[in-house]
Parts: sequence; structure tokens; C-alpha cells
Amino acid sequence: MQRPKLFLHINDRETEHAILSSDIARKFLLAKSSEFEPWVEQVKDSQTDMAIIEANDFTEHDLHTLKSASLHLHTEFIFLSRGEPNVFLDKFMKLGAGYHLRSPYEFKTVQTLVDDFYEDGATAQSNTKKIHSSSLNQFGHILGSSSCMLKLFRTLRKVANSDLNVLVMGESGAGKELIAQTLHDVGVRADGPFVALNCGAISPELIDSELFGHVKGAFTGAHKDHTGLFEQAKGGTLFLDEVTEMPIEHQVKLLRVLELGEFRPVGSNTAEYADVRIVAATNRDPSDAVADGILREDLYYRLAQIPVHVPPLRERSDDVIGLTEHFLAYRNAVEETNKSISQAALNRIVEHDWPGNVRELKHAVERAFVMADNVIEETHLTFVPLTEKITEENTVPTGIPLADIEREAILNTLEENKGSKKRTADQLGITVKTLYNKLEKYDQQEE
Ligand SMILES: Nc1ncnc2c1ncn2[C@@H]1O[C@H](COP(=O)(O)OP(=O)(O)OP(=O)(O)O)[C@@H](O)[C@H]1O
Repeated sequence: MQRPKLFLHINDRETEHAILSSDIARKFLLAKSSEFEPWVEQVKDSQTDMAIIEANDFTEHDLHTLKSASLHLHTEFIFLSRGEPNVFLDKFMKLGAGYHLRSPYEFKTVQTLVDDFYEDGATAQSNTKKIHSSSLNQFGHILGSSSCMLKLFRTLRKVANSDLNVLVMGESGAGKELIAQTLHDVGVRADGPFVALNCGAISPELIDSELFGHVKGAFTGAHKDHTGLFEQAKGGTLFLDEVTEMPIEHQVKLLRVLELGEFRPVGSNTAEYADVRIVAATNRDPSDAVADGILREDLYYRLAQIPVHVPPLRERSDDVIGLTEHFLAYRNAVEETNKSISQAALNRIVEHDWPGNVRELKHAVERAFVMADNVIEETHLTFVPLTEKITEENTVPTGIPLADIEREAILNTLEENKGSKKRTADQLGITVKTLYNKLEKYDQQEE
């Protein structure tokens, strides 16, 4: 097994000595920081898998440097400090950077964390061979072998069996729903239901009734009792997708349920116990959403007991080929064919920056698979939206089934709008709910 890299920036001689004389030194390729350059620059350039950093003076500049290099996604950090409050380090930790041990910490804790990381790496490497369709690792439903995905798998494995609320953040199509489903399926609630609500696709008047249910006669039109999603998800997981799209006046009600652990159906006087695990998702930066006044800060903290960031596909380009092979192998298995892909087409796929993330890649492979007879060539790949504004040279295609044109129009408009469903629905003249239904149908058709 290839030895992972461990970067050390430790002033405390005792801790450093303990590390160097333990079996950590045998398992890892160690690199010690030099005093001639700030540690943050060294860690940025070192492509290290893990870093143990004594960070009593973690600065805003350090935060900015590490964040811009996306090191919270790629490197597992263990920060050691005297425990003085540090807002910049706290911000970095909230991005899922790793661990912060405050003095007095025991060396044993450091050793356990490092061993845990090492064991995970060993398992991931030995799993590689078991995947038959491509060389990717898999956790639950999620595929990926890049360092940031392995880091994500470790986090998910740790939180799956807790009941803490998880907020999944990431761009559209990056796999947020897949993560929610995985957390459910590998956790203790797997035998219970998984219930999903697209908060952006429901009319504001119906939200309370959808979430909490209502009793007959609660309002005009409430002809019978209605079971809300909290009840439907009893014993399981409630996935709140696009949670920042929930109108702010309803967010306080959700917050109350999360705080009290109980809810009341509209028109009922009886409180019911909320036996659900909440996983929420957003493709907005929640700090921006709070600053813009569309997400309550207190709700954000409640939802993000465990914040999980899904890296966009362009930040895990190592996975692009593996995912392509996987989607191709999957189609081959379903269609009982044996189509392959040329090196030139693969190169073209690697060069593209995938603004629509895994969803866009999956659809591009699916389309090319249909177009190619035996070998997918560059010409079978379509990245340019078919639905660019119609000009004299660019006319609406003819002789293609309407359903295919509709699908192309929807996926390309979504891509052009960088995943914004609201803008896409507006441009296409359909409701956001219709758009959700169609996207769900396309995802299902491919599974
Ligand atoms: N890591 C992955 N491995 C395999 N398939 C993936 C992965 N990530 C995403 N997908 C596939 O890409 C499609 C989009 O994923 P998903 O719906 O989870 O994204 P999302 O982030 O929730 O998107 P949105 O914000 O638009 O709702 C699905 O078909 C899913 O199966």
C-alpha cells in the first residue's frame, strides 16, 4: 500500500517526539515544516493527505489561503491549540476541515485520529478491486476515489449512525441527494422510511400542512385528516432539499420542531413526537443566504450540526474518468451491449469543467451512448447547449422525438443557469414543481 503523506507543524517538542517515536512514523511519509516559510504556504504546496498543525495564531490570511486551495476538502487536519477563541479557525473547522484538539489534549487522542485515518485509507485501497464496473471506490450510493471524496466518505461513515442533523452543501448535480440517501441507508434508521421534500417546489400556503399534517376542518378545503411528512418519515429520515427556498416565516416553525423534538398538525392541540433524522441540502452558500435574509441563522446552526460539503466535479477531476467508465459500464449492462469510448473522447471529457457536475456528466455519457454504434467518439459528445437562443444558423432540430427535445431543452437550460431551478423554470415557462418532476423522471430513467 502506498504510504500516505503527513505534514507536521508542531512547536511542542514533547508532542513532536511522541509522534516521531510512535508507529505513525512507520505508516506515513512524514514532512516537517521548515521555519523559512509560513506553514500555510508549505501545507498548500505539499499535497499532503493529513496535517497536524499547532495553530495558536491561526489568522484570517491562513483561513483564506487554505480555503482558496480547497484544502478542507483534500487534507485531513488535526489542529492543536491552547484553546483560546479563534473565529478564523472556527470558520475553517465549520467547512469540515477535520479536528481541533484543545490543550490539555492527550497524545493518545492524536494517535487514535491518525490511526483511524490510516485504516480508512487502507480499506479504501483494498476496496478498489471489488468494484467491477470501474476503478472507483464506493460508499453507499456514492462513487469516488479522489482524496476529497475519501474524506467525505469518512465523515459520512462517522455521522451515519448518529441522529445529528446534517446540512449538505454543494452545487447542483454534485450528489447532495445521493448523500442524504446514503446517510439513511447505511445508518441505524435504514429500516425506516426516507422521505424527501423539495422546499423550493411547494406552494408557501401548503408548507405547514405538508410538513406537520392537518386535521379535518383545520381550514377551508381540509376535508379529511392529512398525514404530514414528519409523521410519514417516522423512524426514518426527512430530507429537506433546497432548504433555503423555504419561506422565512415558515422556517421558525421548523426550528421549533428541531428544538423541541415535537410538532403539532395544523388545527390539532396534540403535540406529536418528531422521531426523524433531518438531512437538509442547499446549493447556496448558507452564510450568504443568512446575510441575504432568506435563511434564519438559528435554523442554519440547528440544521448544520454536521456540515457536509460536496466538492464540485471540477475539484475532483481524478474522478471524472472513473465516473465516465461507471456510467458507460452501467448502460452496457442494462442494454446488454459492449460499447467503449475512444481516448480522444475521454480527453475531451477530462478537459470540460462540468458546471452541471455529476448530473451533467451522467447525461452527457448517456447521450453519447445512444448516439454511438460501438465506440463513443468526440463527435458523440454534446456540451454546447442545443437550446442556445435560436439564430439563423442555429435552428430547432427536426425529426427528433419531442420528449428528447424537451429533455435536452430542460437539461441544457439548467446547465446554462448553473443549476438554478427557479431561473430555468422561469425561462422555460413551467413551474418549479414541474421541473422537479421531470428531473426526477430523467434520473429514474437512467437508474
Ligand atoms: N458521486 C456520485 N456517484 C454516482 N452518481 C452520482 C454521484 N453524484 C451524483 N450522482 C448522480 O448525479 C445525479 C444528480 O445527483 P443528485 O440529485 O444527488 O445531485 P444534487 O446535488 O442533489 O442536485 P440538485 O441540487 O440539483 O438537487 C443523480 O443521477 C446521481 O445519481
